[in-house]
Amino acid sequence: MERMRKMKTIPKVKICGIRSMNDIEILNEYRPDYCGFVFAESKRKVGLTEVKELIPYLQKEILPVGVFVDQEITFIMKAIEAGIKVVQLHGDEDQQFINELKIKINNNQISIWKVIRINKEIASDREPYLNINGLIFDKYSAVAYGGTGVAFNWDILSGKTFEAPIVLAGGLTADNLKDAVRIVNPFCVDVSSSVETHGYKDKEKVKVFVKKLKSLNLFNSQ
Ligand SMILES: O=C(O)c1ccccc1NCC(=O)[C@H](O)[C@H](O)COP(=O)(O)O
Repeated sequence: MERMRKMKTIPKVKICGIRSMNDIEILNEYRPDYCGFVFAESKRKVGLTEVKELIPYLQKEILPVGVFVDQEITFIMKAIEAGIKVVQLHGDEDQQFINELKIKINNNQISIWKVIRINKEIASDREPYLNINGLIFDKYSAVAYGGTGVAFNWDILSGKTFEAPIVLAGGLTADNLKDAVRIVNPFCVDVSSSVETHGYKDKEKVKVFVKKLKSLNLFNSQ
């Protein structure tokens, strides 16, 4: 039983900040598990019309994730109509908002992921979220809600369990991936900045990141 608890598996992977047909082609070739569309204010922001056009070209095994920051439920519902399967709440949405969203969605095929943005530590008095399917840990920044390319101290998550599977985000790279996975043991890793060149997704970097993840040997310290 003790051994089972310590067993680590290769996490799923989400590539975030997809905005063009070229990006979709890269993902279709290297097959991450999730494709992130940022609907929030960002240099990577996309609109409903673009996403509606892009999703039909995405391989069916790659699930479209919508990234929202404190946006209206009516807008999120339109994104779901456009094909979004995972709602990633990356702002200051509270439990009441999550509950209302869950009722409105009324579909267990649609997942809800909620972010916790880490400044230094996790608040010791935090209330666990209800009605979520994933808990994203990302680095806090005073200037942006996400996609900063900066990592936090993963040790604060080491050995901890939470109310939902962990999605690890923030400054992940092909080089630090193995350490991150060994320490946090997440259900999914989420990357954006390190697989870009000059602000656009880079085919070679996506390839290296996904291949590195899929070939991780978590029982070997090398
Ligand atoms: O990516 C953005 O531009 C963004 C903007 C506003 C809110 C959230 C955003 N991204 C959320 C993500 O899921 C990113 O993949 C995550 O923050 C990791 O990004 P990075 O540190 O650049 O790998």
